[in-house]
Amino acid sequence: MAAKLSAKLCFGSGFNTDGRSRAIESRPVWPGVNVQFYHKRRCAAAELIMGGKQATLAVNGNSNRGRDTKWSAEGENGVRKKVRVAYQGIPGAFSEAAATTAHPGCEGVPCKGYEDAIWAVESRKADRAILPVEGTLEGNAVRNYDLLLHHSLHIVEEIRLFVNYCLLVAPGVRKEQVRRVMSHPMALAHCSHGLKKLGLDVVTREAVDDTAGAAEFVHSRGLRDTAAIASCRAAEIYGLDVVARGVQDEPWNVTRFLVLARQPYTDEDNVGVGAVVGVNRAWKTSIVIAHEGGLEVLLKLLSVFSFHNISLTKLEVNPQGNAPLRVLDIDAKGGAAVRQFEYVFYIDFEASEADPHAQRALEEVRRFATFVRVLGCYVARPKIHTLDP
Ligand SMILES: O=C(O)C(=O)Cc1ccccc1
Repeated sequence: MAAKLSAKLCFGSGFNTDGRSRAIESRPVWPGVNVQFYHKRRCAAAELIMGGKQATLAVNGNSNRGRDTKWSAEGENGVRKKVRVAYQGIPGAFSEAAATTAHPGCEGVPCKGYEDAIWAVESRKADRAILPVEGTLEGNAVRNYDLLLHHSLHIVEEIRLFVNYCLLVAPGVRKEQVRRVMSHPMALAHCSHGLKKLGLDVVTREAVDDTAGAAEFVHSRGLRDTAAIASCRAAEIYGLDVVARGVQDEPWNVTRFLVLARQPYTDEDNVGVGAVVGVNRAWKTSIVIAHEGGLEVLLKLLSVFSFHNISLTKLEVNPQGNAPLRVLDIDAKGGAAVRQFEYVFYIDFEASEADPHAQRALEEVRRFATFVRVLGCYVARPKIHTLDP
């Protein structure tokens, strides 16, 4: 890189009226290149401005570390308030159901997108965010794990939900009248054969932000040629008829959601969500690893975890294709540095980060992988929750 470097890395403690973060800290990053970083909306992603072009960077390191010592669910006088859980969508969305399953009685904070839900937590409008991350059915892969990399929230809980899709129409409409089906892209992908079985394979499919949003759209416009794929609860909320239940391609359709918070849970919080002291298998740790070298690192990873007798419950290799992942490593030895990776590995293993075997395994991984970040350590919850009676 030819340009000169005087980089600024800024952690904003608030926003200016134009929505940009105020810089409260700046430090040099990369001698020889003129780079400027600032934190946008107080998240861990920074913008790299080089030659007039901007790129978002994932950040290794947690800008919130040590700051947020109190649960924001705790009010001014120490009185516990309702936990506010941000989710993508509107009431009736599956993510809302996952939020209330994880935190019964919580206050749902509806958000336009997944990243908005994360921002809601970062800007303290919510205490937790909930994101769907993987499902038993194929379809549009949920790339929410990538979002975790661009922010510094911690995974504090997981929750599994049996997702039963229903076909909803305006009152009195018959399925033969349906010319268009609307839903979240994942729901549309999960119901392709289901729609065929209902004789609706030739209708137009339209993807919208969330399943409940599709139901609300049909309701608010009084559409008589459009159906929504959503939950039965969405039918109740938006006054729609359920013309078919269980329209997913396979009867077994489970989605795993992650609950995110600004700080890791305390022991007390973990006991509250079912931690059993001394039982290692009851814990899970999610990490992300990237290496400049590429796929050969996979074998090394597998042998490290196998040597320490730690089971993996998820291993996702995510080739970054033409757009390598750029990571601003603020914890790098010798000062923050920008790195590029062609492969990113998402791993969940069955042990607590605090377990000595896990610590040794992580130490070994850190020796050969260029980038390792622990996304969270939380109580494993294999239970599958159902919504419909
Ligand atoms: O759109 C929704 O209702 C969501 O919460 C996202 C989603 C969609 C399909 C399955 C699980 C979550």
